[in-house]
Amino acid sequence: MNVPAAEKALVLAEALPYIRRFAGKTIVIKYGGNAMTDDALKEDFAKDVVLLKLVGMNPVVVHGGGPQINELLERVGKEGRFIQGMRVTDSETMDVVEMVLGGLVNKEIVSLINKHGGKAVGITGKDSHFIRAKKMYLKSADEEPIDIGQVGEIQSIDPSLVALLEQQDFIPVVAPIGVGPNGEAYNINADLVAGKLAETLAAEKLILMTNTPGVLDKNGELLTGLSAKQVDALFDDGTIHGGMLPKISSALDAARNGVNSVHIIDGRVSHALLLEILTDAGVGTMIRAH
Ligand SMILES: Nc1ncnc2c1ncn2[C@@H]1O[C@H](COP(=O)(O)OP(=O)(O)O)[C@@H](O)[C@H]1O
Ligand SMILES: CC(=O)N[C@@H](CCC(=O)OP(=O)(O)O)C(=O)O
Repeated sequence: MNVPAAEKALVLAEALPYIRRFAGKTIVIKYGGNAMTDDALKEDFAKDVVLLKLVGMNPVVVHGGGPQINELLERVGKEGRFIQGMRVTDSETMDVVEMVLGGLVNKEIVSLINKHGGKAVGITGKDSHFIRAKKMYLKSADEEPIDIGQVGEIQSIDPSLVALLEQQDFIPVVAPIGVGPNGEAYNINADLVAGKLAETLAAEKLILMTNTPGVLDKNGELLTGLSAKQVDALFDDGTIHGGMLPKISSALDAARNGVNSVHIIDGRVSHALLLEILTDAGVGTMIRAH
């Protein structure tokens, strides 16, 4: 890309007020499995996270890995099944989920951040039992409970481990696995972990990176801002469905519970994080409580 020097300088200068405003603040970034498909984009993501840390912010990464779980399930001859955006998780699937989220995906992100000069530490909710969960039931249209196996609903998050890492300038990279009362593992949707963690840490920002330009209306047009009331209407007429359901619920909860700004952005855009945090350019959809 050939950008004239003067233009480059303007963009850099534009970052200053944002760096001042967000220095010392926690920014929770959900890195969705669908945004993780391209190697060059993954490198850009890792560089952006390191840059945010170096200019004084506290990025906390929560990652997904839905497509990566599907890939391994396929290799062992199982098909991934979702109800209301949640994976039906029998015990064999749970083993694959732990391998992919707690192992492969988590360590790949940790390695990439460290390669670019950050100090990333990978953790799951099993570490110091910091994400406690219980079995989640979905509800059918006539309010009957639907059993989807080892899927967890977050009961509590202990912020002390992540806070300790932040204070020591480590970058926490969190896999969305919770732990039950008997030490059993639960598969938790990564958007829900990111939202709850942002609330618990009283984060300044929650950024959900996915594979669409943001929330789209019925005609496929980007909605740049959404209030709770507008979200309800989009739920009711089916415009929001599948993986966008837990994403929006989590975004709304975070906005209602003290997280200053909540955004759903396109992780397929190179350096989307820097654009969202350090420039005037509005990217994606901002979710507002009112
Ligand atoms: N109104 C909507 N606007 C944008 N995406 C939507 C909408 N409703 C459903 N979706 C779906 O939600 C998907 C994003 O959720 P998901 O697949 O869980 O991604 P991620 O892995 O990033 O969490 C989009 O790719 C799209 O298929
Ligand atoms: C219960 C449930 O659905 N868990 C998700 C956890 C990973 C995730 O959320 O990944 P994405 O952010 O890439 O969708 C799953 O098993 O796919």
